[in-house]
Amino acid sequence: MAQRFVLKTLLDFASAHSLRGYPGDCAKLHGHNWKIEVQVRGEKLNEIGMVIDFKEIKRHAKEVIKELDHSFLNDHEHFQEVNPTAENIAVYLFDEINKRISTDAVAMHSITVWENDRNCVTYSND
Ligand SMILES: Nc1nc2c(c(=O)[nH]1)N=C([C@H](O)[C@H](O)COP(=O)(O)OP(=O)(O)OP(=O)(O)O)CN2
Ligand SMILES: [Zn+2]
Repeated sequence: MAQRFVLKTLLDFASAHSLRGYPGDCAKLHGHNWKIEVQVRGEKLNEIGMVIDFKEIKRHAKEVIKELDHSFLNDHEHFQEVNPTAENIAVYLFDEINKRISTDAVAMHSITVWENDRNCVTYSND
């Protein structure tokens, strides 16, 4: 059986959003301290025994997250049409980090977006 490694690193950012069409308070402007779990997979280890350096995963993820940090998500180009729900934020982060990180040896596995301590969504596209 082939080996498979799944690496996970945690990041966070703060931003505001309002959910278009939401039948309740979440349609109003409000903010979250989002917690993000980035999971990357690979099947081979490099010469020093890593799939990929956690620092490298973080570097790519931070590049994507810095555009969202301390912003109003509804103003972001991607969220003009797409509602900035936790689900859609997860898809956006997955795709953008995957563009930067994927190689023959490494690919995104999943993204988990925590809105608060109680609610999270995990996205993968297997
Ligand atoms: N499936 C989703 N459901 C909800 C989303 C979402 O992105 N995907 N988002 C929201 C709002 O953004 C809202 O901010 C949620 O926060 P909160 O009201 O604090 O949520 P809780 O359910 O934990 O709080 P209660 O006090 O239990 O209402 C809503 N839903
Ligand atoms: Zn919210």
